[in-house]
Amino acid sequence: MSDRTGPGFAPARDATAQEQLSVEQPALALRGVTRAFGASRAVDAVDLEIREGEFFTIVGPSGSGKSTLLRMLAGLDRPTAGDILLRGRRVNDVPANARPTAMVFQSLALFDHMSVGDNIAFALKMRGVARTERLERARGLLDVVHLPASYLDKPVTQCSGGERQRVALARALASDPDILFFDEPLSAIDNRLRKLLQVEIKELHRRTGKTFVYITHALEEAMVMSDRVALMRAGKIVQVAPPLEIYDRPTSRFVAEFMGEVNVWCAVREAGGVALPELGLAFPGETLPQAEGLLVARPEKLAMLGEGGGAQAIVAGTIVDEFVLGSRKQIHLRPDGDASRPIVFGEIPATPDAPAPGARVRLGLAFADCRFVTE
Ligand SMILES: Nc1ncnc2c1ncn2[C@@H]1O[C@H](COP(=O)(O)OP(=O)(O)OP(=O)(O)O)[C@@H](O)[C@H]1O
Repeated sequence: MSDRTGPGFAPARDATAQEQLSVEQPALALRGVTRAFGASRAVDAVDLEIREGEFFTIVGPSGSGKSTLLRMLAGLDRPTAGDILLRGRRVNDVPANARPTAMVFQSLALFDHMSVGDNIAFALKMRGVARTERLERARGLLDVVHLPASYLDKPVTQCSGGERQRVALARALASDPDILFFDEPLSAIDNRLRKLLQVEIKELHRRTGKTFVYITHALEEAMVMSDRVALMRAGKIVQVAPPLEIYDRPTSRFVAEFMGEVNVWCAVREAGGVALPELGLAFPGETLPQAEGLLVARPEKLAMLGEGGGAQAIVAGTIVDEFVLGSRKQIHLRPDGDASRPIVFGEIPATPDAPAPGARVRLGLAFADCRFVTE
């Protein structure tokens, strides 16, 4: 997208001002927010703070309550209990069109009988902005979302999927909202274009300094775009953290498994070490309070050991399967010994002479690269 900030945009706030704002007051705060449908709670007593200017993404399985939560944040639905505060002001009963926010929907919800320009300028028309000024703003926004100025009069029905996506984005930006909500905006778009639009949305976020709240099914999207990710399960938020932290330091098995492929082994933590009875392994030397739980380790943390190479714990076995992921491949290893031992996922370079199914390898693992969780 172009370098200029575009019409109607406040310039991006500098980091210090942004930090001060976020320390003083979150852009959005949820206090015990609940949305019940009959006896079931689609959103269940959620407490959450979204910082001013951050790119905040909500992920979770289908039916976990993401859309319901976003609809309440955007003023399209009301909580049945709890409060939503927008910069400290309670907005439970303030409708969407009276909030300084805008929403980009998965369906895009464009007006098919209108031109691109009229779609973009629609919110301005509703606010009584004169036609000449509206079209001027729309022209500037076309540039911001990388569409040619000649598209102003083009029927929106003649736009491709990606172009329609950009029109929807420009329309959301037209009223210069403080907060933009995105409800899976890229889910219907092919992979290559989706990647490009991800970059453009991220760039737009950086350039405008606005608060973006985004929901997606696509984990990769959450990982590359967000400042923080919240994971929802059955109406509750189970962890909120920056992308790498939620991936590397999950607080539960559910989070670990949702965020990517992972090994999960029963573990016993006691003074003197952590034992993995299923694998017949132990990490000696750790002196921690006793607990039974699980040890989780991402496949890429299990590295192949060369001849004579050592590690804190070693799993030796036979490769039973492989999945090439670019320059690396994930291998599934059947550990030696007891046949009931769980298959272990590791990762090795995908070179032509790399071990393939049937080969024997040794994978090394360090305790610091694992997470001990109790649920
Ligand atoms: N209007 C409604 N009436 C009754 N139940 C509803 C209503 N809207 C949502 N629900 C229920 O609330 C739960 C959460 O739905 P929601 O659409 O928020 O989930 P989601 O995480 O966005 O799912 P998806 O990823 O599939 O879009 C679901 O069990 C859903 O059936």
